[in-house]
Amino acid sequence: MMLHFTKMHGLGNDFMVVDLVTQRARLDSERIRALADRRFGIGFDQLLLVEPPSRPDMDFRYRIFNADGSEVENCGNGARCFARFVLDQRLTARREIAVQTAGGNLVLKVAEDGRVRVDMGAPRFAPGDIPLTADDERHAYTLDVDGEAVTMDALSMGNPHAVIDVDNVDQAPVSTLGPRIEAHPRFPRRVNVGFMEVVSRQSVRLRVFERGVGETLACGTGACAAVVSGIRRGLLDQHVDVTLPGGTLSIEWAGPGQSVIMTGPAERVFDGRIVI
Ligand SMILES: N[C@@H](CCC[C@H](N)C(=O)O)C(=O)O
Repeated sequence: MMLHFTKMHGLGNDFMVVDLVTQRARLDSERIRALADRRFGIGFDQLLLVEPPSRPDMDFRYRIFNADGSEVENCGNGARCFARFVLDQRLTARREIAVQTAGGNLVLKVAEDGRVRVDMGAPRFAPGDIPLTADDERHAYTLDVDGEAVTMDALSMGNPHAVIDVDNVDQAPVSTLGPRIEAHPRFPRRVNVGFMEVVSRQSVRLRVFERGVGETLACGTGACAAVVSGIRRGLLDQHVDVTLPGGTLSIEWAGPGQSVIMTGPAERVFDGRIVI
């Protein structure tokens, strides 16, 4: 069968977006891995599926799969692309869109200039919610990584994140430490690993080794997690610009129990169709 799709990106974190409101398809993890391949397939960091909601008070259901075929709970850059996609495809005329994800419900607002503002929900810190194996909740955990003691914060933005402070993000050990922490046994569902350089109280630089993908040019939930970690440790103010290799996101957080607000761009690259 022929499947229509759209290639999109948010700051270079790229997506294959498929409308399953007007089309039908079953994509298993083997098929997703093949489609994600940058040489033999279409190539993407995540696959986003747009589906009808299962609740009358929601506009859509939005499912997210990493390039390794694993289904995940949340994707910040994907949420912005999702919002642009459903408007561009005329699947809705609303500029404020309520969506169900595996990590909870989100509200997305598309501004006149095309930027998208997303209420990402409140971060969670309890080790069991991340999930992280730890006796109690802390701002700093020490992880034994092959005999090396690594200090990190950890929290959930619907999906799991570790945040490590570095002096210079350009020299951060993203490709060496990232995969070892991603698969560390203390994170039973694996983890996204962010390396954060604090530039000022309103500005950080960040690189993220994403679970199920590797280092990406940007990670929206990773940006939220880094800012939340910096704010709760007293390092950052309430509004922070996060500069990632692919560009800059604006993140706001008013403190525990409050939603994190992420604002940034979402770009359409091309439309295509593929026989599956
Ligand atoms: N790129 C995303 C995060 C995608 C999911 C992540 N790799 C995970 O496994 O949790 C973002 O922009 O947030």
